[in-house]
Amino acid sequence: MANKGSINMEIGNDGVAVITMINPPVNALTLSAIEELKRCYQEAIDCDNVKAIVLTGADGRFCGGLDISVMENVHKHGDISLLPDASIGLVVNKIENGKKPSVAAIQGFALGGGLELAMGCNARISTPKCDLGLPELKLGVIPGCGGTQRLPRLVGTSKAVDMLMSSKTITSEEGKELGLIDAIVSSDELLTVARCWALDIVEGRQPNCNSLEKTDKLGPKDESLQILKSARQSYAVSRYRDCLDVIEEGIVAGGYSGLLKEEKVFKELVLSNTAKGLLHVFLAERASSKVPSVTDTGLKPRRIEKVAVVGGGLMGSGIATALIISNISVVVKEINHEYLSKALKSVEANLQGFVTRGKLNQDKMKRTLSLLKGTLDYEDLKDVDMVIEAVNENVSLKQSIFEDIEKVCTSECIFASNTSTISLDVIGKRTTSQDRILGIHLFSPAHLMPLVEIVRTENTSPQVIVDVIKFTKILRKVPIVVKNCTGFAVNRSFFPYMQGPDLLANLGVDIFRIDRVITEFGMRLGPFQLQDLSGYGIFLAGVEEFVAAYPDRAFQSPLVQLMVENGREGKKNGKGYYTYNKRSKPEADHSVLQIVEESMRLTNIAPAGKPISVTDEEILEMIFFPVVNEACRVIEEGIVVRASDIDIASVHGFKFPTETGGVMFWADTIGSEYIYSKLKGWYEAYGDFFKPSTFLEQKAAKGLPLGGSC
Ligand SMILES: C[C@H](O)CC(=O)SCCNC(=O)CCNC(=O)[C@H](O)C(C)(C)COP(=O)(O)OP(=O)(O)OC[C@H]1O[C@@H](n2cnc3c(N)ncnc32)[C@H](O)[C@@H]1OP(=O)(O)O
Repeated sequence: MANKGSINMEIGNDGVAVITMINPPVNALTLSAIEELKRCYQEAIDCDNVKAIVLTGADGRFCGGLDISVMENVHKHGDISLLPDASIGLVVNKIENGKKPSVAAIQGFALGGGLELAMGCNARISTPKCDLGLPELKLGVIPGCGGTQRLPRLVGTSKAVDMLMSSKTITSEEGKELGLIDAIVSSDELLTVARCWALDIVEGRQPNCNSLEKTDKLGPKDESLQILKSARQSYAVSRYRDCLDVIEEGIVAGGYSGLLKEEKVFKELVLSNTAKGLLHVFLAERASSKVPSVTDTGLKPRRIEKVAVVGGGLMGSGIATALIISNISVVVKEINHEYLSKALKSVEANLQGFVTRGKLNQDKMKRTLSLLKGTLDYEDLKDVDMVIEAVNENVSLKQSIFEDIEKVCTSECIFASNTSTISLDVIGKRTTSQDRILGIHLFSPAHLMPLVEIVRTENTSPQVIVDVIKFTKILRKVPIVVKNCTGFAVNRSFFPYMQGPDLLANLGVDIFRIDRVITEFGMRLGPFQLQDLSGYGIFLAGVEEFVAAYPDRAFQSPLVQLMVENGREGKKNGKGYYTYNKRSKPEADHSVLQIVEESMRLTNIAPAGKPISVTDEEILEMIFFPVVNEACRVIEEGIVVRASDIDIASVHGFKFPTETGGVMFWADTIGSEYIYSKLKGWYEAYGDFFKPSTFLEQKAAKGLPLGGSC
């Protein structure tokens, strides 16, 4: 056995060289691994004893693609020469045209560059249920090792476009049907079958297929071009269109020409701000479940298999749905038959929604629903591993629920509250189980929104935090671990987003222009349309709560109250800042401007009573810099573990555009000094709402970033 660092090569007596990628946990391709692969291939090609090659990965995984740190390094130095020459140098010159047949032996997953290596081989043998895909667009780039050319030639243009545009994986079983995988065998047989297959290619018993030269799956050129044309109509974002152009180049001018164009576009995209932002989000999502002195202490997560949800309203039924869909048994506790039946029906309706969207079939829905039970009796909670309380924000109600569950549940049971506002210490005050109490703050609709704030108190034990982090992963959600404070990390950081637009409206900035600027930036809805949709009651309750907690920087606007007094309730009654009609899109209702003017008269903050003059860029800054400012306070107070947790919070909790990398990463692309100087100016002109935080001031004084990197 020749040890090549992260690559091993073993030449067997049968004349097959088995080359193994070894780089735990996902066998990612570092620069040195790519160089070693080239060297091993060359050695195998030059060695007379070697007739064929098998390429595989260690520890039950094939390869997770190019090592992310390679792209990070390119971003750091702004230098694309730091990218490897893998597409032509490795896949074409060594694997595909190396004169000795190669067979990929795939286990676990083959993703991105990993699948691209496999597609360069002459055949692919896989174990069952492997994940295969090219998720590069999700990282802001296109495949850079021939994926745009070989995938259409192996599975057909239509399926390849679907896989590339969605970044979704397929299983090896689907791959076998499509022609991407040649055979599926058990993991015990994998290497034996792959070796035999490679020798069969040498002996002419299996075809020596070069995927770049294949044309049968592409079909007639016109059909392929038509598929690309229709796809272009669905994808406005430039990197998706670039990817389609690269596929087209291969169809029109041949696979090799496509490879050259792919390499050029890949290199351009790697350096784009979008790739930087999306890569940051990928890393921040993984960093957020690492909590110093908690997850690094060797504690093993305990399994949470059965959960009670107390309160089956909108949140409770959403939470119950999220749990059963992840195979966790749930018992929903309600106070009477009517509420209980409503709760169970609501879970069923949520599941039906998955069926309608093609994400679940009727059969699986039935099996999923069998994990759900309802009860009116606390006794039925006695064997659960965790209770999630999801009742109204009523302190004494929550306290008495915690008292009741402590009486029936085991001494190991975790007690969680879904509160978004009330201190966990207050909720658990009447129990003696402080170390088992924490917040699990999901966002509505809980079965769809990916973010979970895990709220720890001074007393929550590290074991319980480790258990719940693992639990959120089983739910396929992204956790951030936060400390107690009004609004926690997400709602607190975005509290200024509720207020800033109202403040601007009171300074005379057109509300529809504000909505346009914000949606053009990439938020799904403008702040005024968001108020209409979420309901003025929720908006006013939120403002009241934050004004009470952070009075020094709250801006009190009468605008929403005036809307209510004028008979407007937003989408609820079809009349808000916009008018809502079932058959058409919401339309700006300019008659609302009289109400805005009334609000302006009452607040009287516009200089000389005249609307201020601002550019679109200033509108964006006046709305989001206060968000950055509040997030700085959240970081300074240690509410989050690291600044990049705010990025995750902003992207998944508030739908801040993912391509920006999240609000702090975005802020660092602008610079702390600039943000500080703008806020200071507005603070002097318009008051405390804009007052720069100490954290921001100190970072700006030293010219330091606000810490959006992981
Ligand atoms: C030239 C090419 O076309 C360009 C490319 O190949 S770009 C890369 C394309 N590949 C990808 O996008 C795959 C990204 N990875 C994944 O989707 C998932 O990590 C996975 C499905 C491989 C494994 O998922 P899962 O088991 O849930 O583990 P997950 O927590 O995500 O990752 C485990 C660890 O591997 C790391 N990792 C995953 N993919 C990696 C990669 N491509 N490079 C480096 N590290 C990677 C993660 O950062 C994480 O590190 P940590 O333990 O320090 O937090």
